[in-house]
Amino acid sequence: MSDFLLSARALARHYPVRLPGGLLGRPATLKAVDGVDFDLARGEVLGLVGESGCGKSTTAKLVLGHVPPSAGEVRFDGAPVPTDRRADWRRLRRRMQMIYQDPLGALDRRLPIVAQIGEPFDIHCPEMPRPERRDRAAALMASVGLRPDQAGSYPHELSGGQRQRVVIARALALDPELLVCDEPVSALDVSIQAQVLNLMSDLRDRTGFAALFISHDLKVVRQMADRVAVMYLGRIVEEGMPDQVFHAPLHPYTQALVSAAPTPRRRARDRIVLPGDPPNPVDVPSGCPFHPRCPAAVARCRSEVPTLMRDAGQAVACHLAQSAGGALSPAPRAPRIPPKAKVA
Ligand SMILES: Nc1ncnc2c1ncn2[C@@H]1O[C@H](COP(=O)(O)OP(=O)(O)OP(=O)(O)O)[C@@H](O)[C@H]1O
Repeated sequence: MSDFLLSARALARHYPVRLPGGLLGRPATLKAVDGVDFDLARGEVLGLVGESGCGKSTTAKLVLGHVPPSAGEVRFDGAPVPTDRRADWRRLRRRMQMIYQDPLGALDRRLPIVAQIGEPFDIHCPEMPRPERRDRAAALMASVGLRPDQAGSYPHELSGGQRQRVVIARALALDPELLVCDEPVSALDVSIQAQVLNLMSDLRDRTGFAALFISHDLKVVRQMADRVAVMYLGRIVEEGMPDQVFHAPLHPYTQALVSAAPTPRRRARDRIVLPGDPPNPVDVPSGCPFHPRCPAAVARCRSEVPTLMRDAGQAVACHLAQSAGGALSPAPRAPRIPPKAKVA
């Protein structure tokens, strides 16, 4: 058994694109993910935050083997994640499941929900007797708070929150060790978001799954994550416990991100407005990718790429934070964190 359930090392995904210019366009490379390292312990939830286009969903696809890396690798329980649909990929599918933002898109409109919740048993456990599959699907429905009389309902007959409960029940059918959740509540009303997040916390306490939890909403990540990684232009620029990252961010980008998230104590005039254009993954700046927008950049930031360095569990990729922190050391490994206590 490997130390970590999931590890990414120097993970990159580049796409060839064509920019306007010439008859067929000018060839260029879009660096969606560009050298990501992280580890996820069993039962741990790692929150991945960052603004739109920073590479969160591409990281999720790489973790699941939906797209092959351009460089680096993802390991699940010590073995590389296969990217072709061989038998070992199928075995892995039982152990890692995905929850997407759009439950309607993830469900089959023509099938009653109980059949969709029981589908993983049909695919992966064909030897299981039919009555047992039915009973297990009914138990899963109950575990996510769906009523027995809703078993025959079709996705369009349910609310958004109920549909996401169906998706969660189906994802948990085979008792996966890892859930990859890409904006799982961002399509829901705020009041329903809280219910679904509480449900996910309860289920996690009961079943002990680990999760890569992606959201642009810091509040949501704060509720779910044991550890938080902040992405900017395809890289992780800061990582630490939620209290560290949200209350004492070290990276100037995290400081701006946190300042923009409303809280009762944070005033609008405390918001840090970043100068410059939003980042472009086709044209990644030299040195620190954040330097053109960084209010504190110095000459070194323009020429030297900062590596992620760690101090007391908090890691940061910033020359300025590192020289101020002094004791920071290279950060190849994440700390082991016991599963989070139940959310009230
Ligand atoms: N198949 C693809 N071909 C070309 N570019 C792609 C492809 N998939 C993603 N990208 C680009 O890669 C970058 C990262 O995209 P990604 O979807 O990972 O970002 P994200 O952080 O999840 O954003 P959002 O929060 O808006 O979903 C974006 O600039 C996107 O346009």
